[in-house]
Amino acid sequence: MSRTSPDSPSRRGFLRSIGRAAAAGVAVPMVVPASALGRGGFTAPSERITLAMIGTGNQGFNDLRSFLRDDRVQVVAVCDVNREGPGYWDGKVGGREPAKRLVEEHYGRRAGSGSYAGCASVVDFREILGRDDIDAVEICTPDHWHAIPVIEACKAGKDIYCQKPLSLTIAEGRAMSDAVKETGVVFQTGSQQRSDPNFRRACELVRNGRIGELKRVLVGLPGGRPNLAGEGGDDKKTAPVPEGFEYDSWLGPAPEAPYAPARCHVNFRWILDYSGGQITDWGGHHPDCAQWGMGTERTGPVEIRNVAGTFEPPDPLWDTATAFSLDAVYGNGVVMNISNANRMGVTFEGTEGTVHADRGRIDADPKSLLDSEIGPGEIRLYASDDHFRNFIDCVHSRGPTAAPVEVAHRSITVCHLGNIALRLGRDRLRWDPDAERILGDDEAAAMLSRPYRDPWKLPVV
Ligand SMILES: NC(=O)C1=CN([C@@H]2O[C@H](COP(=O)(O)OP(=O)(O)OC[C@H]3O[C@@H](n4cnc5c(N)ncnc54)[C@H](OP(=O)(O)O)[C@@H]3O)[C@@H](O)[C@H]2O)C=CC1
Ligand SMILES: O=C1CO[C@H](CO)[C@@H](O)[C@@H]1O
Repeated sequence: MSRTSPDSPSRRGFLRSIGRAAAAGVAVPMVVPASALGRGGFTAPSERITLAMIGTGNQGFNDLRSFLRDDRVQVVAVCDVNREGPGYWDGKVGGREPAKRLVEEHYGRRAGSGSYAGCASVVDFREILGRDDIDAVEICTPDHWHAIPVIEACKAGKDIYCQKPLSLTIAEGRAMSDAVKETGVVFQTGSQQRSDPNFRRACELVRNGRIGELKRVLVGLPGGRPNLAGEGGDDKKTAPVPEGFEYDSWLGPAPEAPYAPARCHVNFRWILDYSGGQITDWGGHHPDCAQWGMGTERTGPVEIRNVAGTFEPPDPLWDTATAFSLDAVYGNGVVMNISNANRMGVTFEGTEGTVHADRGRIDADPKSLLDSEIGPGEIRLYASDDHFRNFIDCVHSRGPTAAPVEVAHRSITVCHLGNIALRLGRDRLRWDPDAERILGDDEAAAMLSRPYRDPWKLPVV
């Protein structure tokens, strides 16, 4: 096979054929030959993974910097419905033009010339997906804008890094997971705690019985609806749409609604039309790690019970729960309690001890548990110490990532169920994790999906 450029059908076809083979259950080599990818540890520009960022707001900028640090990646396009403006996390400027500048300045510095012009900037993500010279995309849009681009990206054969929480509804998550499986693309969820050694260590201790029999898992999330956007970001009055902002495209599949600053940018999290509040915003992190330690990553609870919470204070726009507690009960009797009143992070309680993990921290009782070594023949969990590099490693190897789509779907399902119960004022919901159906409650079952605003539809692979 000849050495190829990033848009070469042979190189892309080679990577994809491995993916399709893996999806079909065919054994594939985990190492891509140097002839397909480059040599000698240095990735020639023509052989880098070409990547586009869709959604260049708060996290889009953070993630863009992470990909720019990886010499195996070439960022070739950015996409956002806003040209440029403030209000992304404490007043920071975001949008596609500053993102394009960030990319071009980075490559200009690296080239030594100080200037570079090779990053496209577009409004419509479909333009990115239609480009045959793009290998991978990150989808870093608000939660109501994850499912459609992910499934379209699958159809276009792009490898995908999609931010957490995976979905806005359980039906979306199921469709996304099926689309990834069907097309064989590589998928990483932006649940970077899966690449945090503290969480991995805590989960390995639990999985290997170091705390005895696991009884209860306490998941602590933040409460409230803080203004994350900075000055003016909590302004809920209807206002003219800022120049350069394609507001109708921002709404996309969500219901028609008048523009107000507090609706968009990072504060979309506090509006149920676009997100699920703290429960889902953090649902892709701590409840996900709880399922990792519990070994229930590809299934789910059989019941949501003892649901309590409040949507106070009433607000004309921000309508997500501000305080909450719910028990997710699993078939083996283990209970996962998710509450803003719990200690932030994940606490596993067993018959012989507890283990707690949070960002940058692990703790245990007794403390001696922390010295326990995992021996040969014991359970070792997927080891990644860098979530972004892990994604690119897997784009090369076509192997599974640290945070696969099905696993993300299953953890956010617990949070979606909790939100459904809270919104309907139900004390309990019965759930069939195999059929993914709510049992005996038609009103709750109707909330497994939501209608889309015309002309948007959940794509079919
Ligand atoms: N893993 C982690 O630790 C974190 C993950 N996240 C996740 O990242 C995602 C984005 O959150 P965040 O960056 O905070 O939010 P932002 O609102 O700051 O960023 C989202 C960006 O997507 C843009 N956008 C909206 N619709 C489209 C579209 N159809 N096509 C292209 N761009 C679009 C927004 O436009 P506009 O400019 O109009 O707002 C905005 O610039 C969320 O799902 C969030 O949960 C966020 C923080 C941390
Ligand atoms: O990790 C995180 C930090 O806080 C953000 C705002 O609530 C979350 O969106 C994010 O997932």
